[in-house]
Amino acid sequence: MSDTTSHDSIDFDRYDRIRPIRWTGDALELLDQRKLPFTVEYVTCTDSDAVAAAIHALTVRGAPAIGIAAAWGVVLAARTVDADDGTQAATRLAPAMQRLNDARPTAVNLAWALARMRRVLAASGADWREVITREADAIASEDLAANRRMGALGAALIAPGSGVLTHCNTGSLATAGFGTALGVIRAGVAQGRIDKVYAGETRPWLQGARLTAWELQQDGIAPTLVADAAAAHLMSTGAVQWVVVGADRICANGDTANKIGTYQLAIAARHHGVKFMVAAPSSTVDMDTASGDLIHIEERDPGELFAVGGVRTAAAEIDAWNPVFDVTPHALIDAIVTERGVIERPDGAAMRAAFGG
Ligand SMILES: CSC[C@H]1O[C@H](OP(=O)(O)O)[C@H](O)[C@@H]1O
Repeated sequence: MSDTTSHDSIDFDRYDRIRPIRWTGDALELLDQRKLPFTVEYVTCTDSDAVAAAIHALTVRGAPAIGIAAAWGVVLAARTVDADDGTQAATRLAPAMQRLNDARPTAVNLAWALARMRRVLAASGADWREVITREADAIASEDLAANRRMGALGAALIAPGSGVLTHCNTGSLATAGFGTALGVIRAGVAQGRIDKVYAGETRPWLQGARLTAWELQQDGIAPTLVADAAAAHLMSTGAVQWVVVGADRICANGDTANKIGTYQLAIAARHHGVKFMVAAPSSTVDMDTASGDLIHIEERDPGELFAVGGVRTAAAEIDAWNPVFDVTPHALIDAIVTERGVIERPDGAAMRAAFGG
């Protein structure tokens, strides 16, 4: 795993104004991503079940972001239990933590964050409330640092003058800030490596058209929006040198779950000689899941396919199938970038060398 990075010429503060998750000390404020880009509005959660509902409803979304939100959900749940130490608290918090865990199945970051909160609870005494509050804050601050490092590592792979296509939203809205794949793109633009950014609309929830387009506009990086169906044709024109995407779960052999439509981008990219990069923090790596066929792919309400913005766009009285993730086999991935470094041509051996197991 290589680790050549250059943080120079990246003005992180310029690119880092959006915060989808705000802890007030008493409540968790979540930027309501169902309403972006036309309405910027925060939802206030004062208990853990409200956080679980917000994760399920995609009020807050994005693998790292839902882990961070769930960690603060545990802090809110702690308000409802009395316990002499962390072990007793963990037992009494278990039902609320299970409901947080069950909010969405595919992104490993949710379970990872809750497991981290359980670990510190088990090791804490009478100060367990302060301990879990510090841990939730650490999960968020470590994610921001990881994204900034990943941005530099990933951008270093991209030759100056490149065009890049991204999918879904993997920016500040999906993380503690700066983003994963969008962090690579922000860094690549800042360093003059990326001349053109294309964003796939990402049906049916339109994370690309609604969130990535809006988010990059805040940075003065206006992407060119493309229909999901136009991606392969775009690659055939030679306008794109890299496809850069995020991840929801990276398996022990490098197989990667990400937003539905990622797999076909990888197939088209390989056919057209376009490089394919996955950028994700190590909290997205799941060495306990051997391969992509074992990942639970979330299926959401088919109604998400029938309408856009509340306006029906599909014929009446038809069925729909709405899986919202798919799995890209590691053989189609040219590089996996985490904050620990770059894994080129990922496979089981490379993943074990980087992450153990
Ligand atoms: C850095 S976010 C990773 C991942 O999460 C998104 O899914 P969703 O919008 O359903 O939460 C998408 O798959 C991103 O690539």
